[in-house]
Amino acid sequence: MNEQDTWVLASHNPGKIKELQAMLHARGVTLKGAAELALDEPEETESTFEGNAALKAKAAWQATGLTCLSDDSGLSVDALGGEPGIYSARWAGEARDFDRAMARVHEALLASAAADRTARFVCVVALCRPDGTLVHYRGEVVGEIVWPPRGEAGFGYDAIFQPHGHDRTFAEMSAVEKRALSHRGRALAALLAAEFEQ
Ligand SMILES: O=c1nc[nH]c2c1ncn2[C@H]1C[C@H](O)[C@@H](COP(=O)(O)OP(=O)(O)OP(=O)(O)O)O1
Ligand SMILES: [Mg+2]
Repeated sequence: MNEQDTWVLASHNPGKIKELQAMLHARGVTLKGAAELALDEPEETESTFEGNAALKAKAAWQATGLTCLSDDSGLSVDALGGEPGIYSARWAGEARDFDRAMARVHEALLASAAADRTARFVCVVALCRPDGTLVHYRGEVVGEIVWPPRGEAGFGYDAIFQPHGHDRTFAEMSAVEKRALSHRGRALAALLAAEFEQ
């Protein structure tokens, strides 16, 4: 990788784009977001993070023929049987209202009467190369759901997720701290280590 490298990031989520661009900047890779390239947002019809990550990277590759990175991620709560999981964005509705989505997680936990607050963030990044070959890597971080939400940083469900071994939520951490612990940081580190370091 060198400074000439530009990849398409097949995502319409500004929070992800910011985090992934920060992680790849040091490697000399510039990302162009899907909105910047006026790419459509494909329907996420698969039933796994891997399937949806592959679908998004392939769709962007079909439209551009360039190296395309995608990220499919979500919050999986043990006491909710893994929900919202691949439906994490959809729980926030068309308006992408994560205050509502976080309250929904809290209410579902109350309704379940479970004491267990264990949850994990999962991220699968997929990379589709100009020749159409595709690889994907997964990262996870385990923690617990807290209520009420705490912190203003980050995006999505960050304010109710506290990683194990820490006393602050992702939304109370700096971008650098979150990146060192997060599902996304881990998935991208795995991709870079396997594909670009010998
Ligand atoms: O670090 C995170 N901190 C908080 N919440 C997070 C995180 N990572 C994923 N999440 C939640 C919110 C997001 O909306 C959903 C992913 O859903 P997902 O379909 O992969 O992404 P998306 O629809 O927002 O954007 P796109 O598909 O265009 O990449 O999971
Ligand atoms: Mg999505």
